Amino acid sequence: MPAKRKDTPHFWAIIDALPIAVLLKDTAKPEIFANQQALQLLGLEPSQQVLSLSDIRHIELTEPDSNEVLGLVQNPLLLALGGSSLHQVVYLNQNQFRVQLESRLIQLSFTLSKSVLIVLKPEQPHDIAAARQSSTHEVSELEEALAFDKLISLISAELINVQPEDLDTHIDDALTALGEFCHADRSYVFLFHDDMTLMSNTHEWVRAGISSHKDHLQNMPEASQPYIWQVLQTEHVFAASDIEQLPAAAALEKQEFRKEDIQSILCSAMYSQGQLIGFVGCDMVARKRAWTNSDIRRLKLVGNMIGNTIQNVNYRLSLKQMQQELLRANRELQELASRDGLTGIANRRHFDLVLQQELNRCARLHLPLGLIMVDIDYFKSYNDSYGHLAGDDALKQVAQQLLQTVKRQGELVARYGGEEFAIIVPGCSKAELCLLLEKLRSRIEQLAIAHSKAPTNQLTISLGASLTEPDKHTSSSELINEADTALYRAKAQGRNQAEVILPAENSRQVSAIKNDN
Ligand SMILES: Nc1nc2c(ncn2[C@@H]2O[C@H](COP(=O)(O)OP(=O)(O)OP(=O)(O)O)[C@@H](O)[C@H]2O)c(=O)[nH]1
Repeated sequence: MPAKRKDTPHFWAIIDALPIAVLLKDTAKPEIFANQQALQLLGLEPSQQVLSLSDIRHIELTEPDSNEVLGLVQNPLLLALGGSSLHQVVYLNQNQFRVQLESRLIQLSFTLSKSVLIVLKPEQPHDIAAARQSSTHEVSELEEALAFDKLISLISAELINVQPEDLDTHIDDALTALGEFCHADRSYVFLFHDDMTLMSNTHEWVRAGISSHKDHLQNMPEASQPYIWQVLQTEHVFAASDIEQLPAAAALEKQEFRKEDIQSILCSAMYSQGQLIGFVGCDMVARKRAWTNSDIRRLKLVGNMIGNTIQNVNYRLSLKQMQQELLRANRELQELASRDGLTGIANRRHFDLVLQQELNRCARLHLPLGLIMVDIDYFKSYNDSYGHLAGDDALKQVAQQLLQTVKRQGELVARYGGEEFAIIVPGCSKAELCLLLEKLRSRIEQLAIAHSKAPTNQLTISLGASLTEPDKHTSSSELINEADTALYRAKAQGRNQAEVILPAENSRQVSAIKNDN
């Protein structure tokens, strides 16, 4: 049930059940309510009772005689939704129904706002001629101005939340409305480039049979049209009812206008955040035209609307860009905060987080969890013999070897502190853990980093591991303590070897993996 129907359910139920097709729009709200008859007539789903303007725009309507599809400007549904009084016969394309449209503004006694009610009447063929006659009556200038304003307000209502990808379509719609209502031959938008030295014709509407020059009007330097550029900046509107009457200073413009067969031209500056960003304009090609105040008013209206929309879209784009930059900076910061500065592998902070996560996960899934503590042997004397920088380099090499050996998903190698590393090995069996320990030990041995003060004459590591089947009571410090105890034993038993504490029926079983050398 659409939210707005909750306020006055009886009213909506009555409208819904009416035997005539009704579209109802609260002038203050964007949604349009369609009753069941209207949905059926428009070929829409019975459940789609709340329509948007876009839904309406996509309904194809044709002229009864010419069978021409009605464009945006002549679309009687849109005009009626804008509040224009209409009595018009059109065809609905999907089933060739003849539909008569009527709209009127009604004041509902139990709602706060004005609403537009549109009645759609399927027509009998013999009624069409009479209905058409009434619809072709000359529309007075006032009515036309009203219809234009309503159409523009409908378009601008859609523009408020326009997405960047829909901007071009909406500007094209506005130019179509402008061109048709001003009876112009062309309507267009020019935008200045960021540095204000060039301008380009970005959007254009041309009447059928009139030539387009958009492709040639790209990247035009200020010097090629200096007069119009200056007039727009100082007076905001450039109006020439006869281009031949333009002053000598407009010689370059006249040359360009003749090339495009322009007889009369009207342009209005567009602003975004108070900055001139371009202009919107109309050309007369077929005949000269004395521009009226209402032409200028319409042009300014469309120019303001497009300028505001471009501003909105630019705000949105820069907001999106800023959000993306913030997210990236955040990710980089997070990444930095979880890395060890010297070795580039995970740091203690990240290790603590991951160990707790893995502990919880393994307890939940009843998986074993292995934890290995690694300590470089005789590292103090290595530093003393070879210097602190060589010590740093050895630490980096060891870290890289550990990282390359421990590669399974979910496993983590971290620098625990000083010359000590910690490795989390979730879901591994006792045999797998023992194999990994030996692999790690031998990899460091194979690095063959000379260490004259060590009994083996090279840099080695000792490893202590714990293997647990954690439950929700197991703590990370328990695991670390067990692995540390195992490491202490490996050191005590001669170094360059590994020791594991395994789970065994309520007690711990100790197993040593000795270096055979
Ligand atoms: N170069 C360098 N040395 C470090 C770093 N962090 C810790 N160390 C050194 O690592 C050494 C660790 O020495 P000890 O804890 O005495 O252990 P050990 O000499 O390796 O002896 P065992 O562990 O018993 O084999 C100390 O000399 C620390 O200064 C580091 O970032 N860079």
